[in-house]
Amino acid sequence: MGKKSNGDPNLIRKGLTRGKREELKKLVDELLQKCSYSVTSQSKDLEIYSESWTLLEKISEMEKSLERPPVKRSDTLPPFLEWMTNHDVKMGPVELVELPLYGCCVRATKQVSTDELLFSIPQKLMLSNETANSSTIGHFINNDPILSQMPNVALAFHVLNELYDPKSFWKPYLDALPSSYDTVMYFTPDEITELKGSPAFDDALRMCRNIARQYSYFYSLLQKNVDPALSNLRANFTYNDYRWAVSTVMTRQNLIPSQEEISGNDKDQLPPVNALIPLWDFCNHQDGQFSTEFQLESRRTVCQAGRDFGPGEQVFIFYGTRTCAEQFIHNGFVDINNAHDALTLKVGLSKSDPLAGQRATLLCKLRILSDEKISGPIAFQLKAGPQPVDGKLLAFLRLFCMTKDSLDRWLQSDNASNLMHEECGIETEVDDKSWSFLKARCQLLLQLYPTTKEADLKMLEEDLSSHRRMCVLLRLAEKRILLSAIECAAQRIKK
Ligand SMILES: C[S@@+](CC[C@H](N)C(=O)[O-])C[C@H]1O[C@@H](n2cnc3c(N)ncnc32)[C@H](O)[C@@H]1O
Repeated sequence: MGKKSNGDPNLIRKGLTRGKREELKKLVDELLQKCSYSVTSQSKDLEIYSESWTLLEKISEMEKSLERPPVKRSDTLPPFLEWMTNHDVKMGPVELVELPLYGCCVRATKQVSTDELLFSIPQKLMLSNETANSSTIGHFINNDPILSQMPNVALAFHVLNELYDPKSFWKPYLDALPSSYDTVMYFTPDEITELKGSPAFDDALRMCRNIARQYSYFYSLLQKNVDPALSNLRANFTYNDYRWAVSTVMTRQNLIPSQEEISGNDKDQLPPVNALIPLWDFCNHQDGQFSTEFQLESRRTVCQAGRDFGPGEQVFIFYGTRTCAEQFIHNGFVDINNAHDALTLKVGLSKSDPLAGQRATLLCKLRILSDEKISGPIAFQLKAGPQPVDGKLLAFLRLFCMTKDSLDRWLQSDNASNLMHEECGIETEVDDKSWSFLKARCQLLLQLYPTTKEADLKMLEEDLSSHRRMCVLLRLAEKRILLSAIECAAQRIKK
């Protein structure tokens, strides 16, 4: 470790002359510098994103010779199924198929009833942080400050190392994974700017910057490191593969109990570990309820049907209660029927408000703030559906608009939590001011989008790229929440 590469072909990157390697190193160093900038505004964020994109295009061009040849995904499914059968995966009445818009998925071969077993997968087939630690690169993972602190990044590294090993135990599974994803790292600048106005725009730019920074950090680290255990990674590591591995983990990982807990060696509750669970991760998401559990006794992930499925129907599972923006950023899709959708609304107290201290005390009393410091905005959730404002936001709006007398009264009241309920005996004036404030704030947020809801609906009738469609669906969902909050506020003011 730490020594310079001495020209041994096992210690250097494949497919590049010394001159090209130098050129690539310069680009990667420039990328690392650019992406290490701590960002202060959206315009700076966007500028860094655009410059990084240009650098990544040049880097990807230089790394082209290392690209994996394209494969027909349907051809990879039979060997994957055979591997699973050979390793004791139990399949219920389901099959693996490839469908338009959904990629690969699980389909019922006959009528499936709620709670019926879909499949069960033994732990030995899962790639996890624990298999990463016991792999040939375990010491590297444990000694690196990023890999040792970020389990999802460590798992991505483990996946890549196995991908580069033609003899990997997991090869049939890795071969069957998609060759690319719909995470924001795969969006073009034109596609990503469709998010303008949405709070997800900042998240998307930040995600792209973080992944580019991690790539450049690890690229440099691998090229400097002469550890033979890293030779496959050093020779093959590219930006395209890194975004692929990170996206694989982001969109497919689940948590399983740690080995110690499974073995019953440690009586304390241990944190679960991140894992990729072959087959389970071929199920697409639909709203519903969780129907998967890891059974400690059998050491298996057991997945049951969350509802009835007809013969030939795609079998969905429920990934969890994420908003559309979270699905977009972390899962690479937008479910327009998401009953758990919400929009983050950031509001805060003004330091110049002479009553800010008292308002903060009341916020603490209501457990909306944990301490009385007036620092930065507070994030609330505007919910999708007919009731966009929950109790916490309602209480904030009210106490934000209260006069001194009213504040004093609520601060002394034993029933301050009533502020979270519609009927709480508060002055009509305060309520009207609260709803007017919310209405104005939502109208302002709506104006940040360059398009209207109607224009978005029209766009969806066009033949859009899947990424552009995802952006339009997301901003449409957000606008619907804002419009519903404006409508709700207008109704309350009328009352
Ligand atoms: C865990 S994988 C599911 C299997 C995946 N379809 C495949 O081809 O391997 C999650 C990915 O499936 C897709 N997906 C899952 N649920 C979806 C949904 N409701 N609508 C559209 N795409 C979905 C997204 O691409 C997501 O990143």
